[in-house]
Amino acid sequence: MTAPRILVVDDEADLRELLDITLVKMGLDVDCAESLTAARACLAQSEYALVLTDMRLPDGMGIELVREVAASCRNTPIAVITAFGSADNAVAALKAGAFDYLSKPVGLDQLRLMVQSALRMHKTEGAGQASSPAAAASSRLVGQSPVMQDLRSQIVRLARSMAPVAITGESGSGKELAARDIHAHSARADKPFIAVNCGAIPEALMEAEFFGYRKGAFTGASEDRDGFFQAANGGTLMLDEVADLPLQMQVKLLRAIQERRVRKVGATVEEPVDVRVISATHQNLAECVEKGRFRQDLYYRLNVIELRLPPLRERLDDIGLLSDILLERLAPPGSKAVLSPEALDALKSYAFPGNVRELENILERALAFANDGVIAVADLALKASAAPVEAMPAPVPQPIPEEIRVAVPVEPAPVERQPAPAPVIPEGELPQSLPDYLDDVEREIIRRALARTHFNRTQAAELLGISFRQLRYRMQRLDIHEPDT
Ligand SMILES: Nc1ncnc2c1ncn2[C@@H]1O[C@H](COP(=O)(O)OP(=O)(O)OP(=O)(O)O)[C@@H](O)[C@H]1O
Repeated sequence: MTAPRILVVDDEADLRELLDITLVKMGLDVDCAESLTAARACLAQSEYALVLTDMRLPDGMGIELVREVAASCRNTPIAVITAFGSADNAVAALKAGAFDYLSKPVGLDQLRLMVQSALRMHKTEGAGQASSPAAAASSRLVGQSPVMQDLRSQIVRLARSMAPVAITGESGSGKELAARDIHAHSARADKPFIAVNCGAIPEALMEAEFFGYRKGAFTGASEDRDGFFQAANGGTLMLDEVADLPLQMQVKLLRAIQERRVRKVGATVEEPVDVRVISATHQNLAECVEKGRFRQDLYYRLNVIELRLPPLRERLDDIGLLSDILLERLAPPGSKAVLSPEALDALKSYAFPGNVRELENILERALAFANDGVIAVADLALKASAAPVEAMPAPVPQPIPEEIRVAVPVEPAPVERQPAPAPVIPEGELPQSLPDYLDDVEREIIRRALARTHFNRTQAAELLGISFRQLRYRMQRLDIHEPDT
């Protein structure tokens, strides 16, 4: 078997030599070129498993080569070497189709990790597994509407690079599913996919959770522990609800993404990590930047490729197929459930503020009421107030009502048989434990929102201006369960 061949394009003889020696030691065949012209001549002669090019070359910019290789040698990943601190160049190269980048001074660990990823990708592509129509068809994202078909092809295309992807879309529209698909179609598929809900981690624990910690770093750190970055090494890290990251953590995250190194809390040395970052949010991140809640540099770094998940009301034709597949999944083993034609029509004129997750919830509940496995309109129990699709504006996260912010108890929550005592503290007094007090307040407010929505968690989350997943996490933490009916 012949060794994979790599093309190194650099006009600096020293760096060329260092790269050459390192790659040969990895068992690879290496060709070197010192200019764009020489590189083009090599590319015309041989097929490469990876092209690694410097940005500045005597007869032009490396990014020209990126465009050419991305357009004509689809099976050849190309990575660029950028000058120290030129994050703009790295982002521009990724946007132009580069698979990855390295910044100077080139760290040999990082070089090796990057080359290994490229070789994995080249192998998958060579076997025709990645970009075929069959790959797009194997997506978990159900839907035959043109917008979904386009989304699936986009996912297959962008799975080929290391470029950070920012997924936007309303809550429940399938952002996590899309991120899992990107991972599954990439050369990283056999490595971990780690999804982190940034809004659900207490601020004080964030650094330890993301980067890990050394034994003795703080009280309770009884042994060394890896963080999300180490856990996702070689694979993909999904930063869900990224807009919820506190500013201080945004700085550390930016550094980790740029340097591809992390330092455990309490450690003196950094360790290299090879992680593809996918971020997601239902908020408008550009607006968060304008308001000073999100760092512009991190936004720029995460937003290299944008993927928008359409809300369900923009693809109502998918509802029939989606419902069939969801009902198949939800129906008890051995039984079958279908929608009556009227029920299908009713769903098609519903606005789905909670998107596919809401459709899942509606169908799950409807199944319990359906006669002989046929779901009628009444079984769907669609919100009476739901406006017809045309009249429904995009859902805007609602501000937390004043009564909730100050936590003044009003009526007892009807879902509770024995409502918990409302946490009120007389003027001038203090709680014995602030965390316990705040937990009580939070528990009470969540119960109230759940009571108001008859335990529809999607709607309760909307009422409280948080995402479904944040609500689910808080319910678990505070031990709130659906009461037996
Ligand atoms: N196109 C789809 N096909 C099949 N199932 C889908 C689709 N989109 C979403 N779902 C399902 O809907 C639910 C919500 O999806 P997911 O968690 O990916 O949404 P999200 O946009 O990440 O939500 P959030 O913003 O609240 O975190 C999941 O159970 C998922 O399997």
